[in-house]
Amino acid sequence: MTVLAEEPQLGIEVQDKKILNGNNEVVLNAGFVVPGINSFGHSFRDYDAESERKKSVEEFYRKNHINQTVEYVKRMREEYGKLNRAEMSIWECCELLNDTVDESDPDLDEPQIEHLLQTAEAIRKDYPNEDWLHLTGLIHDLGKVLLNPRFGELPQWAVVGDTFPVGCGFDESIVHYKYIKENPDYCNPAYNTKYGIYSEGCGLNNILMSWGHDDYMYLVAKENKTTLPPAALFIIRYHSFYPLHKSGAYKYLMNDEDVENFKWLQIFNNYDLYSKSKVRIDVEKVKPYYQSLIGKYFPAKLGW
Ligand SMILES: O[C@H]1[C@H](O)[C@@H](O)[C@H](O)[C@@H](O)[C@H]1O
Ligand SMILES: [Fe+2]
Ligand SMILES: [Fe+2]
Repeated sequence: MTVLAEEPQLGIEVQDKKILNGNNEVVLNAGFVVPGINSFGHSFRDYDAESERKKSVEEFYRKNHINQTVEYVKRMREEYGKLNRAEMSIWECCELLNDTVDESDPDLDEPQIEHLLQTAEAIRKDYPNEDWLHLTGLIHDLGKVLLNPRFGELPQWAVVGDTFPVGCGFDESIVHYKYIKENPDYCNPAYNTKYGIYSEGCGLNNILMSWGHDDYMYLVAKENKTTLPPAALFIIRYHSFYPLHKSGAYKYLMNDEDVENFKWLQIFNNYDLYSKSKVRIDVEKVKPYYQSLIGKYFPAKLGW
């Protein structure tokens, strides 16, 4: 039997309002049942579990951590912020991700379009009235299109995986932290103190994050003048920032607006992570609904 907690509530405490059902699974406020294991039989985000993906995921993070420097992030934001590589609709981009597989992910080896729909549909079930959140689920990983040959075929380490701030000290909660020590910024006194080039409460908007699909998709959505609410843009931009939303690191960089948006990010993350499974969604069946949301919140064609 599933026992539900009372009213869905927004707030940092949302994550804590969990309850066990008869199968010893965790049920979140909104009714979402958190599976105990991923489709490989391990707990989610277990980077040390012996599995076929363990070695390649670790190698992915080694490359990621060595290369994500302040200088690199500035260059990529500048270059990719031009959005002059393609003109296409949101749905066309979803289809481009059809055969993209994310090498950083220990929980999923399905094509990305499956993950987008699984996330969106799981949210839709529990938050039927928040259509903006459904669409956020659908588009949050579209930045992975950077892996596509049309976008210069960036290496996986420059596109996927968790993100973290650059320009200030690296937090030990970063996955495979040991490789961060090989990052040139690690020894740079301008960047390796608690605040580095930032200040307390300066707001995440003023922080440079390691470059990848989050920041890129944020730039795409913002520059193409989406009418999605600020919380949606915040989710897209920081959904891979696990050191913050899982470990509570770097909170001192947040301002009041970030704290508000963070509540939605925490809700979102449960669906992003725990909806990963082998259950396929019938794309053609749900397509008309998502097309209508895309039409509501985005122009027909976007610059990418
Ligand atoms: O491996 C995953 C994947 O790349 C996700 O898209 C990203 O958002 C996560 O943070 C990361 O750990
Ligand atoms: Fe992602
Ligand atoms: Fe995702």
